[in-house]
Amino acid sequence: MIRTESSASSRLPNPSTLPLIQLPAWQALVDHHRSMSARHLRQFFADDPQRGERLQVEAAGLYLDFSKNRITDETLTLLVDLAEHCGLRERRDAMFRGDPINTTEKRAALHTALRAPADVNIVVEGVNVVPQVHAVLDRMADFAERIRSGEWRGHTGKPIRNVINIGIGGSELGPVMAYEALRHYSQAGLHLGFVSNIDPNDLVEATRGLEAAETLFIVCSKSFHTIDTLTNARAARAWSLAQLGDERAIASHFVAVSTNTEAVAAFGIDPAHMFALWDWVGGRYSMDSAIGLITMIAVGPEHFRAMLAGFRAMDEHFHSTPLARNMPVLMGLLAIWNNNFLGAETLAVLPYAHDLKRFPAYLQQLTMESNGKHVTATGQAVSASTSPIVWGEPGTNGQHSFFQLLHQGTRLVACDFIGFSRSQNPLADQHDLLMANLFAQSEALAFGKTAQALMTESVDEARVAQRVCKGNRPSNTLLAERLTPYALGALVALYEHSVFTQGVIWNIDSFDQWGVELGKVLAQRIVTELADTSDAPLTHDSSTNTLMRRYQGQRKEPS
Ligand SMILES: O=P(O)(O)OC[C@H]1O[C@](O)(CO)[C@@H](O)[C@@H]1O
Repeated sequence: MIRTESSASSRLPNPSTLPLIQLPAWQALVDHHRSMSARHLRQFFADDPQRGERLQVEAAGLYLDFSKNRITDETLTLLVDLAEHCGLRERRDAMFRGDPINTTEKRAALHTALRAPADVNIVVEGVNVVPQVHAVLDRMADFAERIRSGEWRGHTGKPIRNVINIGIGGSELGPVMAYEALRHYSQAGLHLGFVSNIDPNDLVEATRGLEAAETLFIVCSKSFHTIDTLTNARAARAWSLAQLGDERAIASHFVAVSTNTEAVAAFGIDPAHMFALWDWVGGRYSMDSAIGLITMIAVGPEHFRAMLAGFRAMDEHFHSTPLARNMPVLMGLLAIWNNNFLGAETLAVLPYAHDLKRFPAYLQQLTMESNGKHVTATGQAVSASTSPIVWGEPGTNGQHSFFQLLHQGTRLVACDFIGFSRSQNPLADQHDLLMANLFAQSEALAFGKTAQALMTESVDEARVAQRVCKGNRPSNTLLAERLTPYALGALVALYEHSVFTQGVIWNIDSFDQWGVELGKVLAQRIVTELADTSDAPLTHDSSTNTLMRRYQGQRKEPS
């Protein structure tokens, strides 16, 4: 039996001043791992014929089968004990309450307020933020409908046919992922594009052949300081003006999403055309805020609200369900187990839904920007590895690319399979074929193929070694009925809370991202130096100096 929250060790004094790996709850897992690590998934299933029916949990329309992990009931009990020791329930409640859990930036991390029902009270610095959230949602809905219906006119009186989101990181990855995921629900007749990279090719290709008179840009930047986004926005402005020839055109072709009204106004966008968000929304947790404006334009306000309902259903499950039956908690704790105890350094995210093709990229930021940390929230070096490296591709494409390594490589890779029981676009038996591949891959990874089994199939003896698949590779399988807006919301919230759970165990601040600053500062300095055509000596290391000189030499037009 899986024990629940009131286990004996959870009543021990909180030893949080000890490094994680010295906690008795961690040590208990180390001992437990030693005692069971030689067992194979084949044996786990043979010993317990009901394992696949038992080790599952359902929430918000999602079904998680976690039976193909190398765990026993005791593993789960010990992991839940660890979560108790680390104060997961208290930290979770603090997040939902709006406490400043982003300690290094002294802010709340209140993405859950973005999908809270209108009658809920969530107070940040003395103000209930929920009415503000709903007021912005209503403005977004009004604007989205005006674009979709053609009521919003461009400077020359033409309706908008192209909407381009300019933003990067959390101001692009969520919207583009959701746009792709919900293509089935998108408005026909509107062309939606995304420009993120400071590489000029991105903007040039995204605008090639478009008419500025029919094009709306959404400049999406929480800070409105991000150089990539502002540079692209300026170039987009110049592109628009080159065709429209009138500064006044900007008003009907540019809107902004930001916390920074002053910078938006300084850029030349009327603050009346700005959609607000708040500093308590982290960039990578913002796809359900006004950052999702382009998503709402694509799928319409009703579907956007259905997506929020999916988020909310998973929030409620995470907030109220005992840890041992709590889907995001279990996912987070299994991730800790696979990473810190089994040594799986990477997580492959494998959606068997082509429309989720940007989901692995979205999860890369969510997971690695949140949990790629080397010190605890109080500044001590962490004692265990933090975020796994997240990567992935949709199945079946990935199967014909990197699955060889998953099955027979020397590294252990944890896998998350994601699939849906019904296709949005049924076509003969193609969906069955797709899902057959998902089930086959997770089965093959878990159980492999022994030399003995190969021999009974009269395989050439000389090739048996090459054909053996050892199996015992852990995976989760997530199933939902269909890839609807609701299911997408639930799925994203599931991963948000799983990432949170892992961050609590490691005692890191999952909501800051100081590591990305150093490169930004250096780039600012280098760009000035690249522009300097004098022969002033460069003062970087010899590698950087040589690369810069070579670049300066080659970028000159041949005379
Ligand atoms: O929305 P902004 O402020 O332009 O930031 C974009 C992205 O840049 C980052 O700050 C990292 O550089 C991300 O956290 C964020 O999502």
